[in-house]
Amino acid sequence: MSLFPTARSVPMSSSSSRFQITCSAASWSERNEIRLGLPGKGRIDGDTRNFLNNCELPVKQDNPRQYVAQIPQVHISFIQTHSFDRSLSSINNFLMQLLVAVIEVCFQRPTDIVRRLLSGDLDLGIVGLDTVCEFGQGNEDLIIVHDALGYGECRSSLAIPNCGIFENINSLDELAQMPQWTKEKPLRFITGFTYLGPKFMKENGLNHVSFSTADGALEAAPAMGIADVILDLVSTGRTLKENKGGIVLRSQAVLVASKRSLLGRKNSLDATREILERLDAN
Ligand SMILES: Nc1ncnc2c1ncn2[C@@H]1O[C@H](COP(=O)(O)OP(=O)(O)OP(=O)(O)O)[C@@H](O)[C@H]1O
Ligand SMILES: O=P(O)(O)OC[C@H]1O[C@H](OP(=O)(O)OP(=O)(O)O)[C@H](O)[C@@H]1O
Repeated sequence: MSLFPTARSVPMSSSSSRFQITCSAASWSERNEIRLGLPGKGRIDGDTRNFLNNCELPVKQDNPRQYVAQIPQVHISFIQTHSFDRSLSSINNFLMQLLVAVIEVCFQRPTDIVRRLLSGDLDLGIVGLDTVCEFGQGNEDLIIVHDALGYGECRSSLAIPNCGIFENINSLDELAQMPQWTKEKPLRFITGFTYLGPKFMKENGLNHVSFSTADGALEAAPAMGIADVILDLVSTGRTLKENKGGIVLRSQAVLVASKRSLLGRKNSLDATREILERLDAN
């Protein structure tokens, strides 16, 4: 009898290719493994793997194209009390109930990690704080359990041009007080932060503002006549030098958890505790 009853492999085939997917019990309450979402590719993917290696939590991935892997170093033993089977002897029942939860890694885009923590399909995740704040939108089910993993540092900054009517504008207050902005002719603002951006503007007294968004290359928008100011991520500052508008949020990689999972599943809490101990030891 396997003490790892959580995963099963389903072979799939098509006329041109064969591939395998690994499926786990679907619903939140049925699965025993702890699911940790990690960025699959992008800016913090490599640093996240290096970080976990340094903390003696290496990700075991048989094939770099696999979206599901494991952290074999962490095993959480727990007793499952709800599956007592009357047809089995007491020793078999005991073995069935003494399960080992493994940490299953799911490689996802950072935005999807936040979404899946909220839907209950992930228990833990590592992403930038900016992504948690933007896509979590203050949802209380997201708990930052480690707020400074020490990499992925950046800030979301408001960039105001240094020329034209903005030449002498040196702060957000001065931007807000410019007489040019009216209901009919608002300040045009472009950002990928469609939740945090408008909130920040409103909180800082910028009432006559219109928003647009783009998936990248926001810096091009003023030159194209699409926007007056930009709210974007800055790390080295090479791309956006004009940060006169101030910093909306300082960010770095964080470990975030689903509160529902921590409160509802003891093995989730135990796994989080063990991961935190290893992070703090390094
Ligand atoms: N200069 C930077 N620009 C953007 N993100 C940065 C920068 N420095 C650090 N980061 C961090 O990296 C995260 C972006 O990571 P990643 O590139 O994987 O996400 P993504 O935007 O979904 O990817 P993609 O580029 O495929 O859309 C940001 O949320 C932030 O926390
Ligand atoms: O301060 P820096 O080191 O210059 O980094 C900041 C730039 O990096 C990010 O863009 P990214 O390279 O992800 O491309 P994008 O503009 O297409 O999003 C961000 O959107 C800024 O444009």
